[in-house]
Formats: sequence, structure tokens, C-alpha cells
Amino acid sequence: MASSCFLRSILFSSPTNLSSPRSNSLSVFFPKNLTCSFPTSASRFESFSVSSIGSGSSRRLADSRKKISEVRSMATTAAEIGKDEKKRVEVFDTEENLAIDLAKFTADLSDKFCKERGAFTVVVSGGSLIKSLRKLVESPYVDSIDWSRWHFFWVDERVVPKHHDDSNYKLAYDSFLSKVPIPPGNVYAINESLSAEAAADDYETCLKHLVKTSTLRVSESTGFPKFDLMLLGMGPDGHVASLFPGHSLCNESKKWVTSITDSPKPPSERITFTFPLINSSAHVALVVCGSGKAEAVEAALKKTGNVPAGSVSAEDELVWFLDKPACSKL
Ligand SMILES: O=C(O)[C@H](O)[C@@H](O)[C@H](O)[C@H](O)COP(=O)(O)O
Repeated sequence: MASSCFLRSILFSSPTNLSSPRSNSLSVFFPKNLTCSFPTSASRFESFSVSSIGSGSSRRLADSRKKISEVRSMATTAAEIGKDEKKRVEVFDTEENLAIDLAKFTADLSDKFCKERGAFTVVVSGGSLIKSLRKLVESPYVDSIDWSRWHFFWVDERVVPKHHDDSNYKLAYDSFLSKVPIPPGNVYAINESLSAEAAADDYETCLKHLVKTSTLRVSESTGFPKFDLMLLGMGPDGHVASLFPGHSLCNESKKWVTSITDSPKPPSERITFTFPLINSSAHVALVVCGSGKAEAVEAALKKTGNVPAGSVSAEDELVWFLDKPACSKL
């Protein structure tokens, strides 16, 4: 390819054979044209989701009498938050259930895009998100997903050697990439031998080349590349990618990829996608777990504070995947 973007070889290992059924949920019909889904077991809070009524199935409506009062006020709050029809908030009682649903969500999109356009462009962050993707490398998905059509990117990367413990490439490689047969040429790591600024330019050049070859689509409304799916984590301060609260990079409107040399979260030198690029994605999943992030979740979803995660959107669908502690302030 024309870009000097590093294409890293992947070692393949045998898939594991654990089953990963999707967590079940029932639904309750709420006023204001919203649906919220609830657990099958009334004895424990499992999950609820909020979406515009058009996206709920008839099963969800049929199950509408199976309400659980315990979670109703929280659900109503989330319904208010989810009134943007492109935004859904899904809450799970455990990170394990979240991981199960996230795998199903990702696999469904993979099927859809592989069938529709013969490719699936996926972007990941670093951090705990990668662990939450673990069900994808287990049965049934490890065998059913057409990995040969995946194109794998990073929304941000630390400018450190690929074998360094701080490397987002290493993080994804060790627990994900090394376990699935994505063609090595479809894995787009940064060239970390460059300065942060040059590595960001290089990555943008790489993306431009992929637009030319139609591997990457372009958003008709923004003119930025339109990734099929972006999987993002969020820091306790509400940062996403390497876009930190109050940092001028949050306002970048022209560049696709930019650099930061004063990241408040170490290491200081990084490259990051900009908001216009992130928000041009077809689907975005924001995956957040733990009580330490509850305030930032509240700030982002209830707009009680100005955190970068609150600026994330998607062209088709933004889904917040939260565990119960992360939504404790909603
Ligand atoms: O390289 C990075 O630092 C990440 O891409 C960053 O945006 C991360 O996703 C969040 O900080 C959440 O990380 P945790 O989930 O580990 O808190």
C-alpha cells in the first residue's frame, strides 16, 4: 500500500471453545415512545436498554407487562437520556453480561457489513475495552465471523514500541488479534518510529489511501471517512480516545488524525482520531464499567458536566454499554 503505515504480522493461535450465549432481556413499554428492556428473571437486575420505539421488536412489546418496579425509576431516567433516537443506553448487572452482549452486537454488525459491502472496518481504543471484547474470540463467534473481511484500526495509540506494555497495539494483539485470523495486511498499526506528529500524519495518509481503494467509506454529510464500527472506552475524567477534558484537541475540526504530546494520562505522546472522524462512524459503542466512572457517565449522558464522552455521536447508532456501577448516578 502507498502509506508507510505499519502492517504488522499476526501470529495465529487455536480458538477456544467456550460458549457465549447472549444475555436475555425483556422489555417494558414506557411513555414518550421509548422502550426499555428488562431481565427475564425478576429476582435480579440483569439489563435494560433504551431505544426509540421503532427499533424494538414485537416480542419486546408483547412482554411489556413484565415490569420490574425496582429498576423503573432508573429506567425512566435512562429513557429521558435515550430520547435521541440514534442513541441507546444498555445497562448490565455484570461486566460479564456486558461482554456477552457486546460480542453479539459486534458479530451482527460484522455479518451485516461483510454481506453488504464485503468488508468490515472496526476501530478500537485501548484500556479495559479490549478485555470486554473477549467473547468475540470464543465460540461461536471465533468460528462464525468472517475475519478475512475485517479491517482493524486504533482510535488512539501511544507513541511507544509495539512490544511496550503501554502500547495499545500490544494490548489488542495479546488478547484479541493473536487469536483471530484477520489478514495481517488489514491491521493498521501506527509507525511508532516517527514523532507523534509525523505518526499522526502518516496514519491519516494511510486512511486516505483506504478511502481511495474504497476499503473505507466516506460520510456523505461530513466528508470524513465513515468507519463501520468504533468501539470506545472512556476514562474516569470522561476522556475518549486521547481527547481529554479542556484540551484544545477536542475542538479540532479539520484533521482526521492528530497528535498530543502533553497527554494528562501517561504516556504523554500519542496520536488520536478527532471528533469529526469519530462522529462520522456508522456505529459507535461506548463501553464503560465501574463506579469510578459513574460521575463522568452522568456528566456525559445527563449533560451535567462538560466531558469529551458527551460529544460522541454516530451517524447511524450510538450505544452506551454500561455496567450497573457505572450508571449508579443516572
Ligand atoms: O490509549 C488510551 O488511553 C485509550 O484509548 C483511552 O481512551 C482509554 O480507552 C480510556 O482511558 C479508558 O481506559 P480504561 O477503560 O482502561 O479506563
